[in-house]
Amino acid sequence: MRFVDLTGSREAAGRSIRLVDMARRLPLLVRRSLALAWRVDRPATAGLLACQTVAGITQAMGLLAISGTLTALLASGDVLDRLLHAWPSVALLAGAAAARAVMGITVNWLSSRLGPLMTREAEQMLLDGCTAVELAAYDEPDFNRDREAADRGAQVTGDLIDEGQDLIASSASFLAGAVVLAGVHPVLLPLLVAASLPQAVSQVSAARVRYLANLRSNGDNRMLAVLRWHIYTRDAADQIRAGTMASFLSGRYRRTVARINREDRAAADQGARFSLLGAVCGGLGSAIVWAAVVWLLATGRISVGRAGAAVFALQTAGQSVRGLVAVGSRAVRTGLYMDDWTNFLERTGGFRMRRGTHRPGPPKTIEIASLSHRYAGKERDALTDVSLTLNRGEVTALVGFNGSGKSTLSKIVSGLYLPTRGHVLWDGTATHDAEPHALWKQVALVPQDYARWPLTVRENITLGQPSPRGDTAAYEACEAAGADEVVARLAAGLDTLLAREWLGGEELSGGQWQRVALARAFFREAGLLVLDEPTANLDPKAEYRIFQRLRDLARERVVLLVTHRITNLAVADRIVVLDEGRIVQDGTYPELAHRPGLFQELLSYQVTSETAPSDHDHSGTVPPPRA
Ligand SMILES: Nc1ncnc2c1ncn2[C@@H]1O[C@H](COP(=O)(O)OP(=O)(O)OP(=O)(O)O)[C@@H](O)[C@H]1O
Repeated sequence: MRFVDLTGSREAAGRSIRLVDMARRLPLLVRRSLALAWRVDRPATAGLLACQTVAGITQAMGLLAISGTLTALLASGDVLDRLLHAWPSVALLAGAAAARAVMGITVNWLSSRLGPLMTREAEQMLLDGCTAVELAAYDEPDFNRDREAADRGAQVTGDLIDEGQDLIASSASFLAGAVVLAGVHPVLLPLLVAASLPQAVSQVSAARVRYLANLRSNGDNRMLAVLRWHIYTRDAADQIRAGTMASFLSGRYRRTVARINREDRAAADQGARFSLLGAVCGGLGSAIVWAAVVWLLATGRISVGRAGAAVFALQTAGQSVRGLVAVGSRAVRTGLYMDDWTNFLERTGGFRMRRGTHRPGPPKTIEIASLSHRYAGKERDALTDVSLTLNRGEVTALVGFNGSGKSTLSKIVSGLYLPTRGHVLWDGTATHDAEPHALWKQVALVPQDYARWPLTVRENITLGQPSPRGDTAAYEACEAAGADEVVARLAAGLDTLLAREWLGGEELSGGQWQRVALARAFFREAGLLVLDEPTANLDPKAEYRIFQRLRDLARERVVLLVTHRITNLAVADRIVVLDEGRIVQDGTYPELAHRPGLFQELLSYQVTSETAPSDHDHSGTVPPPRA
């Protein structure tokens, strides 16, 4: 099992990294990192830029001062004269060195302040992007893969500020070296650049190989994250033990790690080969440059003093070219990760909720008109040509076998999914024309897998949206859901933290959690109440209490109940039977119970299982096989 990039578009982008791309992309990257830095901390960014400019200038001045000092000292004539000529340059050199040191410290301080802020901001933007997409996005493999890559992009965003600073510093010292070299003799600078080219190419190639290797391991890294989550969190800890799954899971983890290691090793080997080749060519290039200096000196084209300055400038410029290329290739690689992040933020546009502006109130009727729905990548419809009207004051129950489409229909009615065909009309307005958040204000949903938020009981009930009536409303909801008994037993009442992992946190039983989830729905002043298997974990007394309460709640609401328990259906005004995504029956309990069809079949299974004789009694009725 592996997650794969089906489109291969990022692989193609990675393969296209060349030296020219790097040169083209670097200014863009610096601009991009500065823009993000500006967004998170303007004074620090402005300070950083100012310091960097001053540092660049002082670096150039320092180099020029060294060149001046060497020229003066190595010139012919009286030693005292030479020293007198050299001292202004020495003073400039000392001043520039001091200024550079101060600037360097300031730049480090500001970058280390900005880097983490940028990473946090990038993460925040990613989170905001994720909450603004259609729920359907999560069914798209591309979306999930890109989100993962974007997360990595967000993590490295902060690195770009350091890399940007290194780039600016290397460029400044290269410029200073270039000015000195060009002053000594015009042939030296082009020679130096040509000699540095092989190393530049090899560094960029190595960076490309590393990025591609990482890209290929992207799916495996996702798998590791999923496995890690299951292995070390509490959720499945009991099942891992009881199911003796530990060695199976760690075996899978090990195999996945081995695949990543193979990719990494291959990339490291290939990168080393590139670097070796680059170093050999670079060494030859340097020998040619040094030979040129000797030749210029030997043929009297430059003086000893100028040759000394050239030696120093060559050292500096050579180092900065190598630095430029090294940090440049790192920045380009970081930039590619950042591209994943920006592309994802833009790509959420593909899934970003673009619905209407109508703000619905509590619905009187919800009409489902010729609705069909197919999940992304599926070959069959989950729902086909479903038409149904739900009314305020009525409890409508959806029943059917597993996979018949009940939960899908309840999510479409709640506006969580938009149907692929047909409409869901809330008092005449289609869900895709409604402002989604305004619509969801009118939805109270208890899904099959309700969230167990690691928050206080109060926050678990109010979902961070307290009522103007304060805790009274929360206590009323608890009473309606039977959660009052749960809260009464907790040491800190509504303030109790429902997360055992944290100090002072409490753990609830499955049924107690379900009561809290129900209280959550009852607390919400919403016009549509959707309950998907709401009492699966409840004891009979708690279940009875919920269904008693449901009738009162339904007076003011549209209620949609998904259940497998036929006994719960007594509360429903109307029962809709789904089979393989289609409505096959619709009516009241007595009507359906006396009509041959799927409902009778479901009823017979339930009645049989509820009245089934013990294992020792073989006279029991065997449920009728499904036609
Ligand atoms: N997010 C999804 N992506 C793809 N297919 C899905 C998704 N959710 C459900 N399905 C498919 O849609 C069909 C209907 O599923 P649904 O959950 O609506 O059934 P259900 O009647 O609620 O089942 P159950 O009684 O088991 O809860 C199933 O075939 C299921 O595999």
